[in-house]
Amino acid sequence: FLPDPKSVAIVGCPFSGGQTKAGVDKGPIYLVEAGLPQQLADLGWQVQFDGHHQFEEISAASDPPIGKLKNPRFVSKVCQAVAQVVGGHAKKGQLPLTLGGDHSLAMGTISGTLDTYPDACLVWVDAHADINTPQTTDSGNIHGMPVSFLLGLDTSVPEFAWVKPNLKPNKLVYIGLRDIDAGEKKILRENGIKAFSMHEVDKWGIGKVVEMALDHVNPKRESPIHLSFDVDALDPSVAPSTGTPVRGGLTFREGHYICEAIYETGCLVALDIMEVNPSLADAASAVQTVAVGCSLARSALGETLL
Ligand SMILES: N[C@@H](CSCCS(N)(=O)=O)C(=O)O
Ligand SMILES: [Mn+2]
Ligand SMILES: [Mn+2]
Ligand SMILES: [Mn+2]
Repeated sequence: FLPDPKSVAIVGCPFSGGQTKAGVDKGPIYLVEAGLPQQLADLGWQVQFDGHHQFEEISAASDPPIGKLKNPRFVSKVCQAVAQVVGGHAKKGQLPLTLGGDHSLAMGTISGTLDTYPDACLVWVDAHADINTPQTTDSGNIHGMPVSFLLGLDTSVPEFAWVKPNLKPNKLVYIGLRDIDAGEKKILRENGIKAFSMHEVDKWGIGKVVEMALDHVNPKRESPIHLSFDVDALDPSVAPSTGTPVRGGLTFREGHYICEAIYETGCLVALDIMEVNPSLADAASAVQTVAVGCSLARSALGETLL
């Protein structure tokens, strides 16, 4: 799907409004500082990085909660801007690599991808389903909700009316789930959404899980793939510096295998590396988590072990 020479546009999104822990907005800055642009150039990609996006703040005073939703206007505005940026790069035949920032940004990135590639499928790698609606959420943190908006499950909040319900349940598949709210489990069942939890990873092994996941959403490997990778899908021993760590996650290799296997399909058109929060742990843990984020991106963009 991507014309030669392969070109990647790094979309740095220092944004934390989808959740309440400070520091995740520093994720993109640390990932770029760790040398990711040059690492991708060394893989043979043309790399465009025009600096991190400066999102104009909407003050808390002018962005009171809507129901339980926190920072709704700020999140909506930022995601709308991200959709335009990601869609713009995709339309130019570039691969948008969005660096978060919290996972609410995926409302923007995937909107941008689906605008450009209506037939795209979505591989969501995460400990969480991020599919709460304004009615089912407990936390009100919108980073736990992007998928519900992309599916159009709830249209009650006018601020998010811009999100077109272009994601179809049969084009979405999860890998790595292990911390799903009751309301989300009901939504997954009712919508027949395919999910490979850590139970399936243990049962089948990551190779078979990725094959089954792609067979479900992309059986002939003919659809473009958007990979949205939340680093908390990895075990906290591998990626400790993230906002919602959950025990029993993917190993370093399982996470990288997913990226390598998706690159091998030749279908990848967009990638998100989300929820790196360098401020949450000690310096060594932050460095480790940032390095894993860079490494995952390299694997998804063609780095191989041999
Ligand atoms: N399900 C919980 C946690 S959601 C965690 C969001 S993320 N993007 O996976 O870190 C909620 O809705 O707040
Ligand atoms: Mn997530
Ligand atoms: Mn998560
Ligand atoms: Mn998280």
